[in-house]
Amino acid sequence: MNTATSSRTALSVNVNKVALLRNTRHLGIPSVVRAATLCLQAGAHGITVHPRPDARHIRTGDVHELHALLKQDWPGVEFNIEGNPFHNLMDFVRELRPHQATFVPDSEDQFTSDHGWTFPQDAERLRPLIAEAKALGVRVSLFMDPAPEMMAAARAVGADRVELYTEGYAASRGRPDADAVLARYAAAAQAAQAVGLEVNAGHDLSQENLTDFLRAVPQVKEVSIGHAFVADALEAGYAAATRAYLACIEAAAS
Ligand SMILES: CC(=O)[C@@H](O)[C@H](O)COP(=O)(O)O
Ligand SMILES: NCC(=O)COP(=O)(O)O
Repeated sequence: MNTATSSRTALSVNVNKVALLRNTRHLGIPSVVRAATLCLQAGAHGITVHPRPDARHIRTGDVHELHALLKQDWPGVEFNIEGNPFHNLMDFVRELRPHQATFVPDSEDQFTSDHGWTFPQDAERLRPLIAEAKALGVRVSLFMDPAPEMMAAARAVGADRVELYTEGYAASRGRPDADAVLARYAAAAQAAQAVGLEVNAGHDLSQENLTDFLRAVPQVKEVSIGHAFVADALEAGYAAATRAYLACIEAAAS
């Protein structure tokens, strides 16, 4: 049920913002484990977290509890941990060996992710950490701006996937340059796939923009969606929100 077919984009629900709300009291509600369970019961294909060094939302304990949940109750469902491998991400990679680690070049106190890796500048320091993660059986995805010219270098350092940073796409909607912006994402995906990388996407994706993105950008393996998803879930509930996002993915394929 929760396995995406090879031709369909997988939906990985990011539960950061559930933890953000939970952290405003000491009551343990809303529960990220309960949120993840309800999303998976409704058909989500994976769970994403971004445990930032300041623990403003997802905390170390959440990562461990979600890992245990997936391992025990949802074998085969993908756990994607995002973060900066030069800060705290590799601790989780080494201890938990998630299915996927998404390397993101954020600063320790970054408001939210707002850029991808840069090549050739980041290549040599990334290479050994990518190799280490892969040796542990962890797929490595690099968070990248939609820059077709960078994709060969992302492959050369050993990445399995790239995650296209989609805030630029989301922000361009309704602007005169929207088609050109979207075309750049499609070109970046094609450049990545041409060198053997698989393509993920995320940041500010929503029910309003997801289908158009997937129609234009070929063969996206996975979208990770959190902020808009949780906003929708506050109104509709986790199960209905999950079904709505799965419908957006399905609409792109029809
Ligand atoms: C890499 C990425 O785009 C997401 O992880 C995003 O940064 C969400 O993080 P916040 O929920 O902390 O904004
Ligand atoms: N990788 C992106 C992600 O996990 C969620 O980003 P957002 O939907 O919270 O902007």
